[in-house]
Amino acid sequence: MGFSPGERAALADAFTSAAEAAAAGILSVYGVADSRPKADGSPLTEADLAAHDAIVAALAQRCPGIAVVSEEDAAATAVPPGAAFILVDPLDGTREFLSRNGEFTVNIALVEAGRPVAGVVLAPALGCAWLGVLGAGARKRGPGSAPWRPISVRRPDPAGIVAVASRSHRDAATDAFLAAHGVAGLRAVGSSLKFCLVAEGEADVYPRFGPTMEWDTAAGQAVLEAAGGSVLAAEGGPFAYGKEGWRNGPFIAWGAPPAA
Ligand SMILES: Nc1ncnc2c1ncn2[C@@H]1O[C@H](COP(=O)(O)O)[C@@H](OP(=O)(O)O)[C@H]1O
Ligand SMILES: [Mg+2]
Repeated sequence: MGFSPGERAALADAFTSAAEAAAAGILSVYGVADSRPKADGSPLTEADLAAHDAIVAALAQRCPGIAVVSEEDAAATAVPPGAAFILVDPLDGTREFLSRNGEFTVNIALVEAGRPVAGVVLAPALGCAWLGVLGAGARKRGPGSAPWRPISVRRPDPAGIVAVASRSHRDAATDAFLAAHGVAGLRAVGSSLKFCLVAEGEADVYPRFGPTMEWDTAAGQAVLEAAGGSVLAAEGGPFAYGKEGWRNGPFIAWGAPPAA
């Protein structure tokens, strides 16, 4: 049995608090001049693990009894068959973190029956957060002190759609998709921020043919679908979660369908 809409919303609030705790630790390392990977105990690894620890501790307090699958310990976590679980990427956008362009995120999502139904994406360096609860809409906070406000996908401009794609992991299949869909503009962006840009109506589509893991996409998908968009497997059909090894196939994340 799934959670009620009210329970999902309460969990999303708990995810926001957990992500904020992680962000504080990440930013304390991000601000250090030599936060570059090193062979032994790199600051990046410390940021990842500190964020993971902060999230797991916060979730244990606020949402006990729900299995937590995090990038940092996915192999060690068992989810009871059919049970809802929480998917966590404590620091998505490793390369962007290293290059210090701000395009990295903390991601926490609730998965029920193979679908992300609530999620939070928080971008520590940008000072923004996005939250989505399926059936209850999506909202954004920030940058700075800008309060939570509703967001939704936009209708594409008939003159051509705007796409977002990975900054660090582009491939030929993505380029072929862009060429085939009359893309009028393309923005290269790191991490799950791409889902958020589509969700808030800054772009129309995010095609992804290269590899991702379930924790890279679950929270972004929850935000996007709560904002009126959809994520489909590239070959068609739903984009399912809880797969063996947590590895995703290719997908297309859409905003609103084009006007008929
Ligand atoms: N070869 C590969 N196998 C699995 N996942 C990959 C991958 N190359 C990139 N990714 C995933 O893509 C994410 C980055 O997305 P993007 O390219 O959109 O910024 C990475 O998240 P992390 O940065 O958390 O490792 C990583 O999980
Ligand atoms: Mg990731």
